[in-house]
Amino acid sequence: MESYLQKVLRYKVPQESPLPACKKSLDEEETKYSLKTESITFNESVINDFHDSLTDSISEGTESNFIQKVPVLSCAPNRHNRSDMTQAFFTAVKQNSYEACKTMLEKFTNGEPLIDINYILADNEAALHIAAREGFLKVCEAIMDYADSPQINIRNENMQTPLHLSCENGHLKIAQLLARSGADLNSIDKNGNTPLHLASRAGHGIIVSWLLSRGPNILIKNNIGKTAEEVSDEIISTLYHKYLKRTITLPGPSISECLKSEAKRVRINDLVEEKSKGQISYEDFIGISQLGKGSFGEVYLVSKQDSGLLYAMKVLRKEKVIAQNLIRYALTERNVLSYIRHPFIVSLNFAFQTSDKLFLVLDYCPGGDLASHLLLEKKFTEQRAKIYLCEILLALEELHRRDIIFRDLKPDNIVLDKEGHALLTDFGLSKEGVYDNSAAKSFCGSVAYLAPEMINRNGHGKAVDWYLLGVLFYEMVIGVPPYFSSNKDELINNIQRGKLKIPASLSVEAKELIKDLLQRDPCRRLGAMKDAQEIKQHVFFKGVNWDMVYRRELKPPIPIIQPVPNTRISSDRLYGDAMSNESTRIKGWTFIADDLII
Ligand SMILES: Nc1ncnc2c1ncn2[C@@H]1O[C@H](COP(=O)(O)OP(=O)(O)OP(=O)(O)O)[C@@H](O)[C@H]1O
Repeated sequence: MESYLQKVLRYKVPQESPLPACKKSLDEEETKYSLKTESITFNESVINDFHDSLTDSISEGTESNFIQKVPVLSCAPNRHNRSDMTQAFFTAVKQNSYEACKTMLEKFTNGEPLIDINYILADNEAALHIAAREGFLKVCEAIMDYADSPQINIRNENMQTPLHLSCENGHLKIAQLLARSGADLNSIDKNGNTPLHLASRAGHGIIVSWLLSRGPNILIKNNIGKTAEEVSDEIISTLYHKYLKRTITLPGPSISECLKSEAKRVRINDLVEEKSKGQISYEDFIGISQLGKGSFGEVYLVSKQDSGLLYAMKVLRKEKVIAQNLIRYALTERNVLSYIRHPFIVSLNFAFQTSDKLFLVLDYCPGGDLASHLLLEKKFTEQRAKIYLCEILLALEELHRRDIIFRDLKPDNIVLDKEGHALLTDFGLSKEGVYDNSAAKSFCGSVAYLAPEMINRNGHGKAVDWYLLGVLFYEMVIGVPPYFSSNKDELINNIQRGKLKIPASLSVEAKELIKDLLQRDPCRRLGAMKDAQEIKQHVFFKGVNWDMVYRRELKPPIPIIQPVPNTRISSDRLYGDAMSNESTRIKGWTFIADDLII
């Protein structure tokens, strides 16, 4: 028989949930776009909607004259609409209009993004070049967060990448964002200059120091035979001396070796382009066992044929994803995971597809998910819960910094790596709008993990994640989620207006934190004003060294790792119809992480 706790953890909103119908479903939104097989054709209402959405978005910003400068979009039939959109997008980028950029980047029809993010404008630049050169951080973030497969190392006519331009023009935060997203620190432009050359020559000391801390190849010489240090003035030169003093000097490779390896690297980059066009496939992985099950498919333990390395492979059934109009959410998961590298967020290594399934190959976390640990152990000590809480708080902080709301925080979506550190997994289908889709209710997580504003449909922002962090903390230290009732209606009612019961045995600080995070009014909730910063300063976290947390220096209990079973999952079960079928192909899905291409 199912235990009390199992019930709590597995209590999903059933299809016939009495929650009121949403204002506008995803179905409505997406079917307004009529996509013909080759050319994109819009009807007048789409153009008006698009125009309206721009007006809406700019009304909040400061760019009040933006709309006059956006090219007027003509009506169907018109083969040029996608390029009109792209032109409009370039205008928004030049206007530094984050909202307008985000709005346009979010437009998809049948899995096709409307904006071609890697389009090179007549003056030989992509949008990311412009934003990186001009220092438009939010626009860069919009591109990284919402665009479909932006090429981070895209070249302009001078063979410069966006990182070259941000470094040359002194935009540290953009350079950091690009580096985190996989920008190549050692790429060379037409004149043989690396980003370090350009920052050094322009005298941007802070950028030079930061680049040096990332360990670039400082021996690369440009076309006139100078290293980055040699193009620096005296002040910048002292930064190199400091760096070299701190770095243990090993007998380094000769310069010609460096150049040889640079040439090899450039060839490898070509290979990346080649491979990312689709050379990773189901034939590369062997299924070992099932790790878990989600709403759209299963998660399997797999091994990569050539390296023998283990991964967790998440399988999404296209049929289900397409039927519920969720392609763009699946793409969001793939996109978010493809560029985020964070100690407490599961990394994506590969993505590929067969004709009926989508596959995400993630780092394997062998310690199991927190839901299973809670089932076995009932609850954790405050000290242990605090470690997980600190780590997940940093993961959420990173997502919020990128304007991503996780929304689906629950013990099932937190997995432990072999050292016992907690990582967020499952970015799919928990994005904006999904909860409003009546067809999507069944996968919206356990009812106990719904914030009051989600139930009331008042609209929700980042504060929703802080409420759910409170629910998680409560469950970790008390053993059941707050307001629990085995009756679904009562549970919903309790979340909205029940009295919060906290056992006296908890520390005063823990009780305070729970109350502050479970504040029903999102505006008064801890984190509402200064997001993660505010939570980190709560008395419960007094004495926590957040840099140590980030460096994974806290010591959670080491999980008992089960040996890899000696089993095989048949490829029929894993891959379904492996034949490639262009009609069901989802563009922009295939992915290979940069650090995995050799
Ligand atoms: N990287 C991983 N390593 C080990 N196990 C994992 C990993 N990712 C997921 N799992 C296991 O698979 C289960 C389901 O994963 P996940 O939540 O991503 O699926 P899902 O289809 O998105 O679920 P849902 O949308 O219903 O929440 C997790 O609860 C966990 O047990």
